[in-house]
Amino acid sequence: MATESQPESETERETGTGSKAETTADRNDPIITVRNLQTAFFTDKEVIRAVDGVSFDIRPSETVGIVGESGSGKSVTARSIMGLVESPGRILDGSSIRFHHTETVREFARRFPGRTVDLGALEAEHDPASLFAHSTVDATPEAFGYDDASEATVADFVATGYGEALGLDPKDCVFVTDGSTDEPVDGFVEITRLSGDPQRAMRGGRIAMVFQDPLTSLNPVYTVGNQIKEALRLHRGLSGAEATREAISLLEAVGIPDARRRVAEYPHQFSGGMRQRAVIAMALACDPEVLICDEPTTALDVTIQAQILDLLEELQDERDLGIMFITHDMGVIANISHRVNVMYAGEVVETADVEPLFADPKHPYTRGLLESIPGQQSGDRLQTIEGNVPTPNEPATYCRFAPRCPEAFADCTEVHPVSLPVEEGADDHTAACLLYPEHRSTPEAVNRHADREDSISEAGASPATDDDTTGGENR
Ligand SMILES: Nc1ncnc2c1ncn2[C@@H]1O[C@H](COP(=O)(O)OP(=O)(O)OP(=O)(O)O)[C@@H](O)[C@H]1O
Ligand code: NI
Repeated sequence: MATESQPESETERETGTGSKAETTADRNDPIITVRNLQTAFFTDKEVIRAVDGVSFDIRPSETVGIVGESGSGKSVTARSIMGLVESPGRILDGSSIRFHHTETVREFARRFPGRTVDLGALEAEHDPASLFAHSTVDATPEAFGYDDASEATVADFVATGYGEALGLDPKDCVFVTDGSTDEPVDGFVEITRLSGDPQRAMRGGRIAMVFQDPLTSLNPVYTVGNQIKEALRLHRGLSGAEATREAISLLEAVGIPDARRRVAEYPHQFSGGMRQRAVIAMALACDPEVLICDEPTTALDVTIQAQILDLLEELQDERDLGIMFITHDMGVIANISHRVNVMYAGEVVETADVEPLFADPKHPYTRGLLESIPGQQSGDRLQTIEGNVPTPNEPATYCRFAPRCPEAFADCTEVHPVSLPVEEGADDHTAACLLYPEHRSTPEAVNRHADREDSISEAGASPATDDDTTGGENR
């Protein structure tokens, strides 16, 4: 889905090259595009497909909410973007997380030329549509989110680990520029393929993360100020009095009163809410483009929670931050998000802007989540969806929500629903449910899902290739 946001489309490439518009990136262009992300844990017992084919965008100044019950894959999605997936987990080939920040692409191309690929040169040499037939390529156009092979780009193959088909050493294909390193415009950094120095520069430097428990980010034996100064030294090269001044001004920016004194205090001298503010200050120390928040307010009481949400909004306005905000709380999602992805058992089952999602939720799972918000339902009793999120330990050949779904019918256990617009023209509102698109009769809709799913599963995501842990290693 969402092929319109592929930045290397013909038209954008044309406007990008040769024009000086290169640094004034359109506000509406995504800074991160996640495509067909698959992150699996290969345990002795089973393969857990914690994230199973997830696609979405994050734009500057936009907050993308990720909501779903416990175990739906929210945190693993965040960790995949941060490069924090640890063994026995790994991101599978065919996945792509692209970082489209022009300055970063330019800098990485300069610092790591051996791992930079010249997209312009490759495009002149290869016809992307024909690459699907290459023996080392285990993908279909549908797995890339396209209807037709002609929509694929050379960059898609490079980014998802099929660089060999283009005669590249697969390990080298990390940063893609569209011309000489002096003026990369439509390039990107492929986050799923980072390791070593460039990974460290990205993590905490360009993309920062705030966790639920501030104490996981704070070291008890150093003062809060020293920890912020360490981040300033690492990522911005500041030291001494200059770093101290900046640390104080960051503490002020996150609303910590008497920052001059508190900069010399230890984490245990801060309250829970103040600690989380300090962690946010630390995350901002490296001046990131994107902030990933994994339930940052869940452990805080409601008043403090509201203050932290306000703070995040304020910081976003000041800094054009792209924010990905994870929570299982629909009330928080309504409060903070511009766009929402609803996750269930490793998949995004519904995505929409926040207003249509709450005004007109389509997926039965989303409706269930909304009915479980206190004060949202007519009766006194709080509805919860009965049962638990299943562990996604086999490829989805059916709807994983069907066993708990009040609207399930026979086909739901036979056909795997793919994300489709909920109605004609509603490209911004999709659901992975056999009841949609709404304007079709149910049998017609079921057929559309089955057709799409057939062509996708011809691609590499079969159990045989996934179980082969020795092949397709990403790092
Ligand atoms: N290190 C790991 N090893 C094996 N399985 C894991 C690992 N980490 C996560 N998983 C599995 O991946 C799935 C998704 O987990 P994840 O932590 O992303 O859920 P979540 O949506 O963040 O839930 P919560 O709301 O509880 O934080 C779960 O089935 C979980 O058991
Ligand atoms: Ni989580």
